[in-house]
Amino acid sequence: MTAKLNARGDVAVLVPAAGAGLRLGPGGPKALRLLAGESLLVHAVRRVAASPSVRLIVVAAPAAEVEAVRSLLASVAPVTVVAGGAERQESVARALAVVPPEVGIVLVHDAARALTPPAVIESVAAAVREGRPAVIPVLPVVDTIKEVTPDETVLGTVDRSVLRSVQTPQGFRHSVLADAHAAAADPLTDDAGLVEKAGLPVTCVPGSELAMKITRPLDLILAEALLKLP
Ligand SMILES: Nc1ccn([C@@H]2O[C@H](COP(=O)(O)OP(=O)(O)OP(=O)(O)O)[C@@H](O)[C@H]2O)c(=O)n1
Ligand SMILES: C[C@](O)(CO)[C@H](O)COP(=O)(O)O
Repeated sequence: MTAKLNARGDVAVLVPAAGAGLRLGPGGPKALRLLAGESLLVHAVRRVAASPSVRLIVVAAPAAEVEAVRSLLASVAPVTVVAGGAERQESVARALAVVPPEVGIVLVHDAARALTPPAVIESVAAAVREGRPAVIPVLPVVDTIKEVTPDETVLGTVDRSVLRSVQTPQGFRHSVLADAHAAAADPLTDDAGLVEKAGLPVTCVPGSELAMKITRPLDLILAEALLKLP
């Protein structure tokens, strides 16, 4: 299968959306859960499609929901839908496999970060276009961070000034992401981690509080409130 191409843009965006959403609680696959009457996936894809750099979008859907997701997104944007895998990394790899080689920049963006503004997508893409092999949006860490033992005894306080909280979309030169996935041994929680293992530099750009990952029930309530912001 080859992904659908739009005339504009030079960026492919992969949207892993095949997770169960266990931390959100019962209610079906998280990407299909509703936020203000529309699924998280629709919110996410609409914002991706509004980004001028985007040429094609590939969604990795829960395997049992591929046709349903195609129908759901048909009126939102031209999207290619593939079946996701058991781990996020596998879902990303399956989506990456249908991106044509001539598309030079690939972004990986969680459906769960449904309210990410197009401006963040554009700034990540721009940094890759300027020559960075891998780019991630980040925020400073706001809590004091402790290192602990398995029995929850504190070993010490970590210097948070050198820590960053990492969001998506994460952007890559196509070949960098493809090589990193081809070399992947163990599943990691993000794609930049695979590039780090390959010894390539990963560059941080400012993220956005709107790009929060909807993970737990409170996050859905916060996201509903964020949607009402002027
Ligand atoms: N096998 C998987 C697991 C996750 N994801 C996607 O990766 C993104 C980030 O994952 P997370 O927020 O952790 O989602 P879930 O895995 O669904 O959450 P949980 O761990 O609570 O089950 C989500 O858009 C999710 O749908 C995926 O495509 N395939
Ligand atoms: C990719 C990610 O959203 C960056 O913060 C995050 O690593 C996904 O992790 P999860 O444990 O699968 O939610």
